[in-house]
Amino acid sequence: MSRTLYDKLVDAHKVCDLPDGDMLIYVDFHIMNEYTSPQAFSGLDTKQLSVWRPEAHLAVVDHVNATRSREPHDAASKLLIDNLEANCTKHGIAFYGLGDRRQGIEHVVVPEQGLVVPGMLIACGDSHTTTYGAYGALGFGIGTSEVEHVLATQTLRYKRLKTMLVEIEGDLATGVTAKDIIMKVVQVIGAGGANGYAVEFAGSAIRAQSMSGRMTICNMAVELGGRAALIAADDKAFRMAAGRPHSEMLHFDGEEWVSDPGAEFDTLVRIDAGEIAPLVSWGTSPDQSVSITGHVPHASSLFTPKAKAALERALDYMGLTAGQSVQDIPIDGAFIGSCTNSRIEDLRDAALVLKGRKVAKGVNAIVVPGSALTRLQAEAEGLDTVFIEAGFDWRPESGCSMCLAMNDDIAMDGERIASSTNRNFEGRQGRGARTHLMSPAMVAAAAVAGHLTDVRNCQLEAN
Ligand SMILES: CC(C)[C@H](C(=O)O)[C@@H](O)C(=O)O
Ligand code: SF4
Repeated sequence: MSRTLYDKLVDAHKVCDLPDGDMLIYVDFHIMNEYTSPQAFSGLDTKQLSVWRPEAHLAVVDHVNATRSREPHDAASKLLIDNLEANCTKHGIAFYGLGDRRQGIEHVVVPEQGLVVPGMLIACGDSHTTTYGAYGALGFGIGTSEVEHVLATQTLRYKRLKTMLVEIEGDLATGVTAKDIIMKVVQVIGAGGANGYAVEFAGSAIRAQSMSGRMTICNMAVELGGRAALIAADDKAFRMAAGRPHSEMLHFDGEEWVSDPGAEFDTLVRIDAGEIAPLVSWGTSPDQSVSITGHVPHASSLFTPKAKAALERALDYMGLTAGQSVQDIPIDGAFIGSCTNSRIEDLRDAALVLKGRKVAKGVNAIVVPGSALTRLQAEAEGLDTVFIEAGFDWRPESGCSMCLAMNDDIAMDGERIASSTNRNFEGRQGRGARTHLMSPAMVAAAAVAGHLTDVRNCQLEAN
């Protein structure tokens, strides 16, 4: 019988059915950060349990650490970091702490180290674990009690999801990136539109994407509400996984990690790649986005009172007026970073826009490479010089930084940030801070212009 890639991955990891209809699945690899793991380790201690397979876990410091310097900026973050290290030492788990060349944002570090390969099942106490779907691997976020369960048993209780196929056919227009693809999908399906689904992305526009672009797409697919995102594993995926420090994981390549021809999905969505423009979010939900040539919407364009009220609340929080041109929106800050867009390809894209240009007066621009190794690669290519000469703050350390207000990079009340991140909820980058999501090249263009702007104008000028 034809099976979807999702079903193949679930079947391959199923240990047994449970009496209540759920199943037990085997977790090939589990990642932890300093923020969502402490209670799990305390739970093990209380129950006097040990870690069943220490070599199948990795802990990375990324959420609370400062990126201006290696020193933790306050006692609370130092405690979380030190606790994680102590727990890992006690249980024999690999730990990439501050100052380690392998440290960085977990979802950048794992592919970089070859710890994800097609066919794997990876769990992590972080929702953006869907990133690994780019490799034809099943990655998903888990809660703290599940972290404890994986540590103790290497398994999880699991309920099979419904399947959704998102097909994106055709060629992307110049200046349109993977970030615009996924922002378009979120706009079309809606935040929460894929609740209860595993979403597979297919079509010529997806096949044409680099692995970095595919990771951006699968990373932000969680904003659809989907608990899994997948892309068929092709040569690009296997080549990307090979030749890295942990590529011995590649023994998972026995199966074709693709959906069989004729496999049936519960839902099908089709999007024409040619119709996607560079997008920016205007509101406080990732699906509240519009083409950079567009306007902030009017409540009259909506049908239900609930939707109208949500739009008005978002406009109020964002300090915007219905109908205004998005290119007229001035910014106070620009942030390039996060597990969505801080890989070397993202930095190269932004640097292309910034070369020979200067950040507008009054704009505080920051770039935080996704990992220490990404930073070293960027410095070897001279990208740091391009960013610094343009007026960006080039951070010497790596982490989540201004993606969320959990460390010392916090946007001020009312500050408006052009951001290469994935979430724009109220208060995400700081209390009262206003986030506009977009691609890294679009952030660079906005930093130079001092307002949201169409990156294609910069690209034309450069040619
Ligand atoms: C802190 C963590 C639990 C959270 C997540 O799960 O995604 C964070 O990484 C985020 O992006 O909001
Ligand atoms: S970079 Fe942002 S989205 Fe990614 S794990 Fe960190 S906080 Fe979450």
